[in-house]
Amino acid sequence: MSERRGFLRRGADDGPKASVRELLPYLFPKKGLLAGALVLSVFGAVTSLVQPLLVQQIITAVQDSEPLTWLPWVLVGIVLLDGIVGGVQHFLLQVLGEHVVLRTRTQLVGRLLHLPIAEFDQRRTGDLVSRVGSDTTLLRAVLTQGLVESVGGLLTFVGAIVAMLIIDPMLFGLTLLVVVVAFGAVLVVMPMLTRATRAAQEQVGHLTSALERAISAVRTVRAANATDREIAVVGERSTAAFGAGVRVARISALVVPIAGIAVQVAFLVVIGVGGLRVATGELPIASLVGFLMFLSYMIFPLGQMIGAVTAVSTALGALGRIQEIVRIDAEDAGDVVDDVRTSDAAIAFEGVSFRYPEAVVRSRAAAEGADAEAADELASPTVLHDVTFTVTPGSRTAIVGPSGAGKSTLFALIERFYDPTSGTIVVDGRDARSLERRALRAGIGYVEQDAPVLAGSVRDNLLLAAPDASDARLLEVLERVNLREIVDRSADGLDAAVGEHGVRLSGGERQRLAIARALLSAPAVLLLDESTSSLDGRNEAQLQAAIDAVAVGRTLLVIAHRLSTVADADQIVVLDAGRVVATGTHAELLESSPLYRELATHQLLVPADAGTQA
Ligand SMILES: Nc1ncnc2c1ncn2[C@@H]1O[C@H](COP(=O)(O)OP(=O)(O)OP(=O)(O)O)[C@@H](O)[C@H]1O
Repeated sequence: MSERRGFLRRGADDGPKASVRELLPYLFPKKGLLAGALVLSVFGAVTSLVQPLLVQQIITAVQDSEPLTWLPWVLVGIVLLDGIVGGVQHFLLQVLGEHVVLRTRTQLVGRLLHLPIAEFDQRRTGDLVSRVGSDTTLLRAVLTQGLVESVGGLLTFVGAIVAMLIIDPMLFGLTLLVVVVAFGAVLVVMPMLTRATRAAQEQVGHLTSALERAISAVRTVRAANATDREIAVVGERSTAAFGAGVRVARISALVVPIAGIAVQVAFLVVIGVGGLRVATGELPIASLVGFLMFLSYMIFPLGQMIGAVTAVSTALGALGRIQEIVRIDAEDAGDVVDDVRTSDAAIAFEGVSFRYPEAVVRSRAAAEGADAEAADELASPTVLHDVTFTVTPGSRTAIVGPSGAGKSTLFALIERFYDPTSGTIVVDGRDARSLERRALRAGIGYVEQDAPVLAGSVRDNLLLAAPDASDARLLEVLERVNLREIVDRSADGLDAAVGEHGVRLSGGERQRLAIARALLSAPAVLLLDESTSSLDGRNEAQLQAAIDAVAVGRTLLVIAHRLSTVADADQIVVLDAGRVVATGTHAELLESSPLYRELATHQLLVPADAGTQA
């Protein structure tokens, strides 16, 4: 928890950081593949180092007019073998890289979907998506861009150095000087690259968030004639991402000339000084050729190592963003403290007060434009005050109240998306906090007001809560909520697509499909957040029939917006500004509660004339 707060408090430049030690466990998902790639890398190093030795022998043999025999053929064979080994190694590394991405994505998604609901309240979907989609791919580059080759490369590097030292220590000393200066300069640039990459990935996150916002609300955006403005917003994010990408390019571009100049200078020095020594007879020509070959074998792995360091720096930026999510504690499973029924209530609120977690409120305020300091100062208001009511098993309870009264928050607490700040929620006679969250949720069906339908087919939506249900059972529940027509009207039947958030269905159909889903899992308690969208008479009757079907033999809690729902309720709880101000039946409350009377009149909970009479 403290770690998480640390992340939330970070300043603009103080982004999530990862260390190389944290990176290593991510790189070794398949030890066999890695070992294979390493062996091939070492093998490649040996075949490389043998080549200059053979060339030297061939030159010496030609100089001495000796027969070449099998030497050239061995050289050709080794060059071919080198190529084949390189190809296989490349393949293994690519596959290994894909494994790294797969495992990181699996781990990240596994944690992401288990995060406490409060975390989703304060994060942007697009940014989370980009961490899974884009940041993970940067880890792959560590393996595919040189790290493993560097191991064999190191061998070649050391072998080449030893050979060069033996051939001509003075020439080697000069070469080393050039290389050390260049490599040192590259190392200085690396931390800058890590920072720039992290900033670039954050910009990609902002871009994805902006795009996700525009796409998910495309109808509203289109209807408000705001398409061009949204394009401009996404365009701004794209430009920012471009700018951040260019900064990365600028820094990594420093590496290329430094390395390039170093190579050229090293070769020029060796050719110049070495040529002089050949001319004066101090160095045989075969040794100079051998030295030059070894120099290239020393420089090539150096390039690989610089590539590896660059890739690691880039990956550390991305890993910081991945770990920011992985380090957040997942929603705990909930402790099974006792299994003792303490009452007969199906659901009971006993003196429940609740404030949303402060960080959530702060980030909402920040998203709405308040500056960070002002947002910080905002204390989280108490949303529910000492709420007490009891729902007996098998009864129907309607919850009514003005907008913002805290009705949906009650449901969120029953589902344990959040826990009360004080007081107790009783589910099936037990303190909800003593129940395992999975078990608690298995006993409760929840039909949300908004987006109760997921993208996919009718079947996907129904199977969400009951994955083993047969087609016959699916059709039966659809029949019970009067939804057979949505499968009958499509040639795809149960596989008919419902569109993103169920856009191919009407508002009433969406709610009924969600009710059908709840019916399938046969929960003892059903929480139904009624759609506020006005329904025509036929749809209203169909929804009521669906609610009646679902109410049989179970406890029903409905956030009610309709006369039929409140009139049939055994109990109505009237909520105002987070407090229960009245409970009773429709008839009782029309008599006793002025707020209920007002709501009944304005929210069409009663026919207009009855409201006027009341
Ligand atoms: N995730 C959240 N984080 C912080 N505050 C929230 C969150 N959800 C709701 N609130 C606040 O809690 C209060 C009650 O909201 P809630 O959604 O429970 O009201 P409601 O009675 O269901 O309203 P409506 O009928 O308009 O849906 C509101 O002031 C709202 O701003």
